[in-house]
Amino acid sequence: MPGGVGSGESGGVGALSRLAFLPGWIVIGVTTLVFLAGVSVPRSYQLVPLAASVVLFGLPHGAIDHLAIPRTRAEPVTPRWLAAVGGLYLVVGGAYAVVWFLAPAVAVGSFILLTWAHWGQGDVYPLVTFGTGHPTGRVTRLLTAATRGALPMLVPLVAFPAEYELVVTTLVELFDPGTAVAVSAAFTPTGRLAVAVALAALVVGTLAVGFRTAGPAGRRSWLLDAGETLALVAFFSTVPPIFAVGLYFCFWHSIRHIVRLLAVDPGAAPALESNRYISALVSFGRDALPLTAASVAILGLWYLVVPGTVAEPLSLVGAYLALIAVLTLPHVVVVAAMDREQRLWTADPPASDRGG
Ligand SMILES: CC1=C(/C=C/C(C)=C/C=C/C(C)=C/C=O)C(C)(C)CCC1
Ligand SMILES: [Fe+2]
Repeated sequence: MPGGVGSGESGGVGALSRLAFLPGWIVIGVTTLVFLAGVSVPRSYQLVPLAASVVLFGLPHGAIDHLAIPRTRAEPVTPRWLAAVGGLYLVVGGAYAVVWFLAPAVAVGSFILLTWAHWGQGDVYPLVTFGTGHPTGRVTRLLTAATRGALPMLVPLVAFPAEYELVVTTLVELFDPGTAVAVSAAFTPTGRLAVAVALAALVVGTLAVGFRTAGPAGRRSWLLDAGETLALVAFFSTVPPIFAVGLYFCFWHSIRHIVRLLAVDPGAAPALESNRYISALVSFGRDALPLTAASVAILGLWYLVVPGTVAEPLSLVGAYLALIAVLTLPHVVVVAAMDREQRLWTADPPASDRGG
């Protein structure tokens, strides 16, 4: 079962786990503490992680989608695969790009839902495979995905409504200049309270179901999930959202996905097994370079066609986010295919692969 969930890359699992988890834990932990200590960062600096994501893990994490499925299936990367993934991006991404121009409010709303689904989806495989097997079972995994994706998309709405609304209106106005964007009920105190209560219920419900399915033998791995969940709640409640989402995108979501692919990369996996992290990352960088460069070229064209004025830092980053949205829809299809191939939603890892 090449690359199956919990297929257990023997000695490499420790290196994979370290690389998948440690950067995110450190960045999220340190930043939370710094903001808890009362530090404030001007908005232009808060935009830096999102801007850096053009080259730092963020955009590149999707730039290896053309290799992802064949590698996961332990097949050679053929021109047919390249054409299939290229066609997918063209058709699905192209259709979503049209939505941005025709119905920006719908595009922005669906972007938030898409990110919720994708960032949630993206957290389950690393937890199961680079963690210690938890969450087990389809229902717990689906709940975990729903919770993990909800944290970056909903906690900021409750904690920083003005910043959240600013980003949402900036995105809509970039594609619908001159129209005053209607303020959504979600930003009112009642709306936020409703979101907070629903989110708290989802978090507590997911952790409770996880605790039950983990059983006494799975307590430690449940603790990993619970600890990460609470750390992310703390992070998104204390760190201003533009900054928090940018850091999360680069150092949490993207790194976990990159490590998932390194594990099935015939060039990088042996390097990781002998703890040669730099060599594995260089291998990723080489693979991601051509399509990252192509995406940067597309970003240049995108800036020319976005109807609104793209001038100051927030609108520059906003227009980039809209392109990210367009690229994310086909990317989700690729990751869903990987999930299917690695039987994430249908099978539990064999007990022997669950580690501690
Ligand atoms: C910046 C920002 C937002 C949205 C960010 C989104 C939706 C990012 C999506 C990135 C993706 C999909 C990356 C690919 O994996 C919010 C939460 C609206 C408000 C606060 C600041
Ligand atoms: Fe992703």
